[in-house]
Amino acid sequence: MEEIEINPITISKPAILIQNAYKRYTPKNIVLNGLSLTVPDGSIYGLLGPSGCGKTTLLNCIIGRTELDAGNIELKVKRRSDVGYMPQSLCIHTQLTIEENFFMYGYLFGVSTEDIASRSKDLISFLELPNGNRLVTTLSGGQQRRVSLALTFIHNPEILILDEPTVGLDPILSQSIWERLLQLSSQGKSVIITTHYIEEAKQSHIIGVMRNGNILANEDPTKLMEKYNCNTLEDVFLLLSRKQEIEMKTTAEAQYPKKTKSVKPLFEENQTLFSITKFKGVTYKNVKLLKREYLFLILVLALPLTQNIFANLTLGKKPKNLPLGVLNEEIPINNCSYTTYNGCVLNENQTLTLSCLYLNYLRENFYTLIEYEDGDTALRDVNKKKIRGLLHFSKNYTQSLAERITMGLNANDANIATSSLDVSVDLKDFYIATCIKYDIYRCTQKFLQQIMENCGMNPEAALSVPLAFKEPVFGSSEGNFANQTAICILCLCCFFLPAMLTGGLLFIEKEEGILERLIVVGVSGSEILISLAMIQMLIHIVQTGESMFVTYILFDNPLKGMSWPLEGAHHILKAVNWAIPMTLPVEAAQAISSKSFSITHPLITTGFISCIAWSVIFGLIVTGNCLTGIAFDPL
Ligand SMILES: Nc1ncnc2c1ncn2[C@@H]1O[C@H](COP(=O)(O)OP(=O)(O)OP(=O)(O)O)[C@@H](O)[C@H]1O
Repeated sequence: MEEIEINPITISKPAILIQNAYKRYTPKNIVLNGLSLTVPDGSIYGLLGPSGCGKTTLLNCIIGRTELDAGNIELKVKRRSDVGYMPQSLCIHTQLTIEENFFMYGYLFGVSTEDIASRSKDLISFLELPNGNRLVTTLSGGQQRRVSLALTFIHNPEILILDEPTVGLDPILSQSIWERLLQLSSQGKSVIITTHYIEEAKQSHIIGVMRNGNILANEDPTKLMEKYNCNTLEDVFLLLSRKQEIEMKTTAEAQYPKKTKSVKPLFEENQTLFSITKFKGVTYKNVKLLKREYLFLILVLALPLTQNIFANLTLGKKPKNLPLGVLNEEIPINNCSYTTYNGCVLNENQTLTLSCLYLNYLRENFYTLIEYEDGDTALRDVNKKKIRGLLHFSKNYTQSLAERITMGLNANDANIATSSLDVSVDLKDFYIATCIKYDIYRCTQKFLQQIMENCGMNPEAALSVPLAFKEPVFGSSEGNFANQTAICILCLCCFFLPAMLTGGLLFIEKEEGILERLIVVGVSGSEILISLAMIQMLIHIVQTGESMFVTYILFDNPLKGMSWPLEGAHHILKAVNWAIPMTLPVEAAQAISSKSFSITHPLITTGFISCIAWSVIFGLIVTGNCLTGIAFDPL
């Protein structure tokens, strides 16, 4: 095995200096209790301690992932790119290949493509990793940890902070890692490493034994064994631990500083809002992930297409072929002749049957007419939803109606009763019932107008109420509900679909600790957000284009619309509806399309303001949620 020349430790300028560090998560859970340690430049500092004694917390404080409550941390470097950190948990993108992970972290630290490529080769061979094109998810647990370790080397940092890098590795590989660390320290790099394997820690220049929030000993391993007259480091560790328990007279709580303030190392990047280097690294990762998850991308792009097609095919369409029962005492409906109606019903020798004329109008409106011979059976069928309603013509319907028209205001009660068409509709299905009622009303109007016209009377007189609706101010009297809902569906697609991809990606990255590792290497919230927003914007343009194509070209919806009237909402909702994300933007979209209002109109301006405000609020909620609990510098 190659002999590594061990660097004599310089004591002038420490690589890491920690003084009087205090940290607790809860008043009782004191993790660091006045801890001080020094990692000399160009040395390996092995941090030993039982599980849960606070080693990870200490490392987290050194890299600024967690803050001290009191004390002082000084690093000899001022840039995050001079620090390499390997967290205890994996925190790497398992959906990227080994090389893609290297490139991503390399770019984050501003390493050139050529340097990343050559260092990747070296790291893959040194850490005995498989082909760089292998997806990390297909690697064994030990291989994945080695990839995580390799990421700390990719930018050739001055200080390495390694949290249990050799866990789960075979002894030969562990030894080669220690040799690499010794080699690096001989080149002037400094390392602080935690491990549970006490014997391997012997190779460190300095051993720090940590217990109960303090460093019990801080010395060269050989000297440490000599000092305490022990043959192994394990014995030293046990001895010191027992000793400390006896000496602990005062409780840690009583010693804890009364006044605390957040302390963390100062990096230059803490003051940078946006770095193009970091942005490049994050965007590289986002693009690679999106390409890898192409099925998800297809789904994201196909969703607005299918949603709009189905919405246009189903929503707001006028129901057709609704079954209506007919109880016609005047004539069996099968005997009705639907030939052109020419004669005047008021002529004495006419043979017209007005019920047939009326039913003809319903047939033209796509109703399926089912004949009944008794009302009870028909009403039972309405109850069973076999038919949607029942029309009842009396025996002398034609004659009674003719008399009623002739008598006008002098018509008597009996005549009014027999000339009226009795309609019973199932009102449970509100939309269908409304359609039926509307059609019956319109058919009655047309039917009466035709009767009057054929008898040489003014057809307008058929409108019983002296009321006339003129051409609408906006919109058309023939508009259908499908046209009106189209713009709502479009706005929904534009508003909520983008959140799926961005939110999904951020939450996955948070769950896997990747986001935290990114923040630790100095990536700011703004770089993460801007990169995601940029990719999202491209996808969003395609999604909106698809939605508009389906809405306005494929289904030829007029460029106008409205939504369900808010006037019908509950009074509490009515009071706050302006604050609901979709309300003002949809109102503005409708006003632009149907009334041609410009951006200067208050309705449009507020729509835009609401849209932007909600986008920012949603963005902050998602980002805040993802970054909660992660140390990061404010945007
Ligand atoms: N975010 C947190 N919130 C609350 N308590 C925490 C948090 N992180 C760690 N702790 C607690 O702080 C103590 C020290 O944990 P830490 O992970 O630093 O120990 P460790 O020495 O690294 O342990 P191990 O060797 O098992 O990794 C533990 O009691 C742990 O439960």
